[in-house]
Amino acid sequence: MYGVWTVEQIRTAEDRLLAVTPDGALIRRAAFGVATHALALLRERTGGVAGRRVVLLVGSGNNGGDALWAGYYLRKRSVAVTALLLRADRAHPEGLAALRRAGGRTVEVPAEGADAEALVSGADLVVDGIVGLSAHGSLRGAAPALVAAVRAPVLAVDLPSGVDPDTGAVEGDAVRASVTVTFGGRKPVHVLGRGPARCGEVRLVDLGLDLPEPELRVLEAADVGRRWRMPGPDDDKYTQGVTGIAAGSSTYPGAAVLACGSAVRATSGMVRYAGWAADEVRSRWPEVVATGSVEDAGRVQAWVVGPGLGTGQAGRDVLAAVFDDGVPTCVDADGISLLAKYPELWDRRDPDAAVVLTPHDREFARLGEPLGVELGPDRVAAARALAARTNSVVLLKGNATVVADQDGRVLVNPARSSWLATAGSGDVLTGLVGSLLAAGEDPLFAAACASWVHVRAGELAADGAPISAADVLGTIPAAVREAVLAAGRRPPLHRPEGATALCDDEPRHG
Ligand SMILES: NC(=O)C1=CN([C@@H]2O[C@H](COP(=O)(O)OP(=O)(O)OC[C@H]3O[C@@H](n4cnc5c(N)ncnc54)[C@H](OP(=O)(O)O)[C@@H]3O)[C@@H](O)[C@H]2O)[C@@H](O)CC1
Ligand SMILES: [K+]
Repeated sequence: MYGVWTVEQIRTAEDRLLAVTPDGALIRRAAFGVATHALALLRERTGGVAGRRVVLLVGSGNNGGDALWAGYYLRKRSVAVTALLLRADRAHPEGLAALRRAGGRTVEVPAEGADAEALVSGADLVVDGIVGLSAHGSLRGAAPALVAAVRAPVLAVDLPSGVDPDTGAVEGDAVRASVTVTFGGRKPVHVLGRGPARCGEVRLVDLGLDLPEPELRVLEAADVGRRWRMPGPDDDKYTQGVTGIAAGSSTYPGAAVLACGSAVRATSGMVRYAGWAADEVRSRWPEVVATGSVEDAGRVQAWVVGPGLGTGQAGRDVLAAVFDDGVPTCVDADGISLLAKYPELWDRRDPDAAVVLTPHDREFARLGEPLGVELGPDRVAAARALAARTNSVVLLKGNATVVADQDGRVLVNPARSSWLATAGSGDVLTGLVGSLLAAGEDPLFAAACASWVHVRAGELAADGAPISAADVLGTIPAAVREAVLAAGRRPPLHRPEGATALCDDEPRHG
């Protein structure tokens, strides 16, 4: 798990450190980190460093200063460095002097007697020092044309210019980097919105900042693996948590089949289905105990309700019956629309039973509007507000999945690809959340671990080509195994002497 700090948190910590550090020491520490990563990239892409052409795009603040000082260190390694000064009148004076001293070339943009775009397109590596933490809005002036002329890999200093530092939003022209070198701690731009896609690989240079509790946290494989419920020698199919799925209809049986399938694949307990698609579920997943109604389903430790349910009276009655059961519940898709349409359903909820809501943007707006919660560019604030307002965990889907608890904790799962933007993908996610709730997981972590496995299973299934939601079901066990192994745990093999071994991924139902 790693932390993510807001720009304000980072600035406060930097200011405190600046006050007790010799003048210019911090910027040189940051720049030395940039130069180290630039040299590694050059070596990797061109096989060497001496004589390679690096172009620095230099803006008006300390971000440009970092780039200029990095140019100074690169000159020390005989790299041919040209700095394009986008605001020559405001370029960082000490950085500029250092680069010139070391034999670097500086060109004012618009360039006199030099074609700035040709310099950019002829570079082996471009360093983006246009703007950093003080950025607002997209690229301006000469910057968009220069960025469009880039043919080489880009190393972004702190963040790719044109991307909003606190939300990862991209509203116009912005840099697309291969590597982003950041300082002190990761910021929201590195994990939220379109940020991750623009940052490329994020590398952290330690500045020795004294940081407070992070605003956001990101789960990694080992965090998921440490928490994943694995059956012990005394477990049977009931003790591991029974997941109930109330989803699907005669019009949308597929939602039920997918949600059941993901619950079956995610845990080794038991899955019960209640609804109008019992025949379809039984024929695809014989291990699921399928009945026609929630009341007939038998005991479960958590419910999933909503996918493919419809938003009419019949769906309303299903959601009411689920809430009456008083167990942790994941409400998804039509379930969320039903809550928006029939707000009195909230009264049926047992306030002590956790609810996880998993909206996409339109469902969020539908549910949030009457509650006075708007979905603006700050998705973290929006998810937090809805979680607090509904006393629930909110998993807001998007480029980065934001999971907010009513107590203010937020976990983010940055998307690494868009393969999961496929029909039925949400039904798979909801089954995962349900199975983790049934296993007794803390609802915030149930939602976040489910999201991690969902994304990883999607990546494994896609392997560079389009996939269907059903394909993702197939790779859930591999994603779980990866997490469990990353945590240094071995899947259990409790068997008496001489008994036949189970495969690690063989279902343990029955
Ligand atoms: N603090 C520290 O200890 C350390 C800081 N470090 C480094 O400092 C960086 C922050 O530097 P910073 O605060 O000087 O501002 P920076 O981001 O360079 O912006 C400069 C000016 O650009 C302008 N501008 C705004 N939007 C724009 C846009 N879209 N396109 C073009 N221009 C735009 C805006 O001026 P305006 O146009 O509003 O007059 C703004 O004031 C940080 O990211 C890190 O790299 C490291 O060295 C470690 C130690
Ligand atoms: K930058």
